[in-house]
Amino acid sequence: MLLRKATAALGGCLRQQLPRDVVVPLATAHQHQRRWLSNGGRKTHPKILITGGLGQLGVECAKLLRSQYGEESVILSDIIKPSSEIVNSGPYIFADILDFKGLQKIVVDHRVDWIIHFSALLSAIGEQNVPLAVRVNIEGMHNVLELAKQYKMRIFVPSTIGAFGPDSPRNPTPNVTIQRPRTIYGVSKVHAELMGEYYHHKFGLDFRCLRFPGVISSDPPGGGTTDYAVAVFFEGLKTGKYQCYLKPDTRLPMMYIEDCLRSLLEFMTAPEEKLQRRVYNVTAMSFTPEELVEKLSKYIPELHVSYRPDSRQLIADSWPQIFDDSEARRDWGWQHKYDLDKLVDLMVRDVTENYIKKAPN
Ligand SMILES: NC(=O)C1=CN([C@@H]2O[C@H](COP(=O)(O)OP(=O)(O)OC[C@H]3O[C@@H](n4cnc5c(N)ncnc54)[C@H](O)[C@@H]3O)[C@@H](O)[C@H]2O)C=CC1
Ligand SMILES: CC(=O)[C@H](N)C(=O)O
Repeated sequence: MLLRKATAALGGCLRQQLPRDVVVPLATAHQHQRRWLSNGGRKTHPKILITGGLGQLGVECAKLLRSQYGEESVILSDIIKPSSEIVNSGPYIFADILDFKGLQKIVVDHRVDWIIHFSALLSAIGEQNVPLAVRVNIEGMHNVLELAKQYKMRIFVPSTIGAFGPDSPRNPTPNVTIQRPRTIYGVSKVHAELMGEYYHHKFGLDFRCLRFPGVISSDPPGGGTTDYAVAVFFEGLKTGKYQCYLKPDTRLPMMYIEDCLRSLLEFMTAPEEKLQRRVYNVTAMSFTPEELVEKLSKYIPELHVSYRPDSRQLIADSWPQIFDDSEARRDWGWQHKYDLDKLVDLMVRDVTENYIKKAPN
């Protein structure tokens, strides 16, 4: 079905291709970006491509966007072989972020309006393979940015608390401050923020970027420094034990996935005139491993957590403790819904019902 649609669209769309170095006047870019809002009086939806879509954020993001815009409007993509559940839940396509032509074909064939660019190597895994992180996080970003410029798409790129470093104020960390991160992940995200802002000012690109804290959900995280806050639920509920790789008093900003994805959607649909800037901090709460364990112990009284800090401790020690997202709250009305109590309650129920009870004995 997708293939048929793509083939039919191909002939017409190729004619719209612009030369790579074309400078798009601001007014034209905005007109084009708004075209999905009305189509001869009929309301239509943006066609959305999610890159790196089979990670912790992508699958849930597709669910949320499909609930808003319809199943066929959201194309999940990644380099991973999808499960049958993914394939049955809506369009899925192979897309390597390093393959510019391949991405270009997808954008053209499917008449993509928005790119949600999730492909990345996260903080801990990035340190284990710096050359690959440079390619995926920096070259990959260049590819989507250039495509977004050429085809006048709205583009969302997540940044992170990891875009700050030991020279940044940590408590609180404001929206604009010193950013000298010490991981390749952080360096690549600062680069993405600056490139996106530059393309916005120079070419009128509708670049939107939120700096997320650690995101907590029952989908497995991809190798970050904040992953303990997911792993402790799985290990704690399964075995009653967990060995934490951060010290008990390591405070980091965090957010439940529903808040994270709602912030993304609200930000993507916020009117341009409300946006004072293109990169905003967003968060919901901050806690330490021992504070999380104390809450979790109410559900698992026998829970035993030991602490054995590893190289991730150094990363966490350079990141914000309290994230100041007052500018997002002021400019486009960001409000979180989930605090630590609600988050723990939801995670315990979700992991118990959907993983522990369903696991083969
Ligand atoms: N999960 C979190 O706590 C946070 C995530 N973010 C950002 O959100 C985005 C999504 O994060 P997660 O879903 O947690 O990451 P993840 O690590 O779970 O997923 C990343 C996906 O990128 C894909 N990928 C890797 N190389 C690729 C390539 N060459 N072409 C296409 N795809 C490729 C991987 O297969 C993977 O499915 C990332 O950019 C991350 O930096 C930001 C802050 C917090
Ligand atoms: C906060 C992030 O960006 C991510 N979860 C990581 O720990 O690398």
